[in-house]
Amino acid sequence: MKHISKQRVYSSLAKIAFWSFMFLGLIFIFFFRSPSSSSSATSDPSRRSLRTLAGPAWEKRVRASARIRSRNGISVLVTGAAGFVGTHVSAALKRRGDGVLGLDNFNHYYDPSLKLARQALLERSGVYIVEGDINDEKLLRKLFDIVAFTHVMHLAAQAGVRYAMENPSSYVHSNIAGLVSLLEVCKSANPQPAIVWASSSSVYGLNTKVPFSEKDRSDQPASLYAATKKAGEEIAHTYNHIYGLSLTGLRFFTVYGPWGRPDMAYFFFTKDILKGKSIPIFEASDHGTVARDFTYIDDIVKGCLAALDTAEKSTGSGGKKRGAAQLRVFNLGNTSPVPVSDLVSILEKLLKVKAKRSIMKMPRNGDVQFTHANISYAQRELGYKPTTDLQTGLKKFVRWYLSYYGGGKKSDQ
Ligand SMILES: O=C(O)[C@H]1O[C@H](OP(=O)(O)OP(=O)(O)OC[C@H]2O[C@@H](n3ccc(=O)[nH]c3=O)[C@H](O)[C@@H]2O)[C@H](O)[C@@H](O)[C@@H]1O
Repeated sequence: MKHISKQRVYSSLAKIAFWSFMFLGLIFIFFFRSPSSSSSATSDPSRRSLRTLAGPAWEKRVRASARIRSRNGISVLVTGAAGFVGTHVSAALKRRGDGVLGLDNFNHYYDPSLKLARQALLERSGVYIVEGDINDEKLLRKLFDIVAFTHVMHLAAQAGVRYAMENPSSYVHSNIAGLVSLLEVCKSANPQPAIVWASSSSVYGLNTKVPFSEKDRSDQPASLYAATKKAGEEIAHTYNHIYGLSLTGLRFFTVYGPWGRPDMAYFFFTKDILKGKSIPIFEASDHGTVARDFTYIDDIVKGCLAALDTAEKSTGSGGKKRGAAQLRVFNLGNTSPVPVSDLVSILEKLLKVKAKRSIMKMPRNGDVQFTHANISYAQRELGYKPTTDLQTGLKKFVRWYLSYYGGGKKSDQ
């Protein structure tokens, strides 16, 4: 009896051990084979690089896209080229005859079909976008091996102020780790490129003195997004100081326009007004106005190109610094803040639809009450002079929106 029950115990134990192994094995396979499990907004760089590092035909394509076609032209690696600002800047550079190669990870932070449509647009003008992540140093080094880029326009980032509470690690991944990875490759490139990159008006955080000047403090960010952009500015300082990289940060002020970002208020307000859905309009405590220095994309593009054209050469090579290099930070805003409720009134007129307004207290999730740029430094150094007011810019946006989505029907993502 005793013998039999012992045997039974052994066989049950063996069964339990067997099934535990099977179970653990399945978990192991699931985690190691599934694509990026950390977040939907980040992509797996190694997986993409294997697909893109594809031999002589691919290298030829990279070279052709980056080839300079005008006298005194520059060759630019544009990161985030399938993004809103990236697409416009890439197209503008290509139009003047500069060499442009795009890089984008096509993440799913917002509808990737819009990114694919922007990619198709660039493709038609001769700009190739490599699908890859800025954290993939191997891929970046390969691109620098193929092309001696004179400049990098670094626009790849995790954008959006409020999403940082939902997915904080995507901000660290793209805006901090990604920036460091890119600068590591730039620092050891020979020659080193000059780098112009997107910072943000959000670095002014809780400041109350307006308009915001580059000389003002920027050490009280209201969101993790703002904190990662501020960290980027400090990281830029370090790479400039140690390795002689020429670095220019551009603090963009709420950029809007055709081919814009669906996560931004002007964009989803348009979509929801057309659908008859109510739109949340934030107000500050004591019914205080919330306002933004909305800046039209064409003005931003001019600022970006001027920053590239005035960027001095980096002074190091192969990871060594030979002398002091340029380090700049500019506000690129419109200098005329508009209350969010006025933005809605303009949209109502352009769309010929009355909005269902739902006024609500600004949630404490990263927003600031107002932004307002002092642009005198950019005016002096870059000749930057915005010329598009919100009414004019939104008219162009709405025209694009209606033609792209066909009256809002296609926007059901
Ligand atoms: O200037 C910048 O640096 C930043 O501009 C925008 O951030 P934000 O100004 O917050 O742009 P939106 O999210 O489009 O919001 C615009 C305005 O609408 C308001 N809003 C937003 C959402 C909403 O549901 N209701 C509402 O009233 C916001 O408070 C804000 O005043 C971008 O999303 C950031 O990526 C960028 O870095």
